[in-house]
Amino acid sequence: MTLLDGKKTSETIQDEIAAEVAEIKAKGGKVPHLAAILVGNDGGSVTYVNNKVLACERIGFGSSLVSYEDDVTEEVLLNKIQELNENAEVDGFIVQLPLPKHIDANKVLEAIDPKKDVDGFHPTNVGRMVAGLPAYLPATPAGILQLLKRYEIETKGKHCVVIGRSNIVGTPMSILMSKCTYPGESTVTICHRNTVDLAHHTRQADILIVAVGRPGLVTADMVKEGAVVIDVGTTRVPDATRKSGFRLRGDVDFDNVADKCSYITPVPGGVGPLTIAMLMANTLRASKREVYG
Ligand SMILES: Nc1nc2c(c(=O)[nH]1)N[C@@H](CN(C=O)c1ccc(C(=O)N[C@@H](CCC(=O)O)C(=O)O)cc1)CN2
Ligand SMILES: [Mg+2]
Repeated sequence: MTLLDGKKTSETIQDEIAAEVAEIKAKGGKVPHLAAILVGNDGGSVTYVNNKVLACERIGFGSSLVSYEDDVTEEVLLNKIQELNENAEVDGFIVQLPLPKHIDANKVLEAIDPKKDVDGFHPTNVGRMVAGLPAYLPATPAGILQLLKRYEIETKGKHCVVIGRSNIVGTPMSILMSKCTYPGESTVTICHRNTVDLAHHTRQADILIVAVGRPGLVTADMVKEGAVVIDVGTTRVPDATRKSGFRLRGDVDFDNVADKCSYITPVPGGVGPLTIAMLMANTLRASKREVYG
């Protein structure tokens, strides 16, 4: 069994980006700038946004963080998005999800200029991804593709089972794995809350990607011998022995599943860190106008 080291891969990718930024700076080019909008103080969201800002600092990007209380109005958010759309200094920006219930997340995401949509959540980028046109790919699926590629995992003709159909991970992942480019060329099955006999499907997976946020959902009896298992879940569960009061648990029962796998991602240190690296990669592409010219 080989552990897919997302932390190390993320650092490698960020080092590659940092080297390119240093070159851009040496040539007097524009320094890439990422802005992030955070609403409320959900522990996970605050951590992720802070990590995004820290990553910018580490690799030499400019960054700005716009924070709002969780009772901010949709109108205020939409006005800020308009401002960021028009701000030439900002190459790309994101709105951290989830948003509070009183805000229409789809309306907010649709207000972002697709050219600056470095999360790849705008319908224009989703559509372009589906059509195989240049697009910003959502960071988590893009990170999983990088893991498969950098560990040279064969995907052609394999059966890839994706559990979860979120717009952030499951749906784009399933599309990307079926594309006729590497990593891809897989036969894809999508499972979700209404799937009958989940284990019947997962046992047929050569590549199993789990993104539902249900700790320990995938147990050893559900996994085929030699499978590649990618665990996207990072649920905070109470743990009194930790200073933070919680620990992270993946969707896969790692301790029992790992022995059966050819490759598996740990939680933490698997897919999560790649999400940050690929957001940085998208921001660099935005500053170079690589997607839309
Ligand atoms: N606007 C967005 N919102 C959300 C996204 C996104 O890509 N764009 N994805 C997730 C959250 N997320 C980034 O935003 C994210 C999740 C997990 C990690 C990560 O590094 N996890 C670490 C553990 C970190 C910790 O201590 O909590 C790991 O798995 O090792 C980074 C980013 C939902 N919202
Ligand atoms: Mg889902």
